[in-house]
Amino acid sequence: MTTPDTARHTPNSMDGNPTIDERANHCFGCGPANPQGLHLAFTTDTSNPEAITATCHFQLDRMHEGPPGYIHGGIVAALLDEAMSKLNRPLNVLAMTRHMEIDYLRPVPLYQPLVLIGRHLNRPAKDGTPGRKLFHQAEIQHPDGTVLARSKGLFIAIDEKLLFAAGITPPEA
Ligand SMILES: CCCCCCCCCCCCCC(=O)SCCNC(=O)CCNC(=O)[C@H](O)C(C)(C)COP(=O)(O)OP(=O)(O)OC[C@H]1O[C@@H](n2cnc3c(N)ncnc32)[C@H](O)[C@@H]1OP(=O)(O)O
Repeated sequence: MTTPDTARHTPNSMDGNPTIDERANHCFGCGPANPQGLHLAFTTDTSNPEAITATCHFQLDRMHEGPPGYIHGGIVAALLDEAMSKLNRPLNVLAMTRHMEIDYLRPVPLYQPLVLIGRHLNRPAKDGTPGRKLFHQAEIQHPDGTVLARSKGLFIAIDEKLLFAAGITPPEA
């Protein structure tokens, strides 16, 4: 006999009604409380609402090695996904990655300061209101500006009902 898996997949310490920010504390990409995480810290620039950006300066070591001396391709994807996802909050939306594509243009080196930049592209309106699809892009750059990897992503705004079903309290507006 099989039993449905109805667990919330969260540790007991998250019992209660954690906000999305409390949950995000353990995010592999940016959560300060995740000892194995990447601890990425972004600065967002919203001065041009049509072209919001999120920028992070980072450097990784052998923990994240793929090809000798270079960052693992899955970690490159995680970096790009994280940079794109950081554009959602400044746009006042909680959203999840639905689709992303990556160009691995050059191997991405370990032990070197690199730049990760996410850029909001557009959010097509539906029936005169902002739609639930958000299109972003991201790049990993060498400090001299050479683009090492590039992504495009589709994010879908999450309905608050889904958040409540997952036991998450949305942030205050
Ligand atoms: C519940 C959990 C709560 C978590 C809170 C999150 C907070 C933030 C956390 C931070 C996270 C950081 C980031 C992370 O790492 S998030 C982690 C990785 N992502 C996920 O785990 C998401 C898993 N996916 C889902 O849960 C669902 O698919 C969601 C909820 C996203 C949408 O499911 P839903 O059933 O609602 O929609 P849909 O799947 O029918 O598709 C939606 C639309 O997209 C169109 N489409 C599809 N492909 C393409 C394409 N290639 N080009 C153009 N369009 C494309 C498609 O035709 C459709 O359009 P339309 O027919 O409606 O017009």
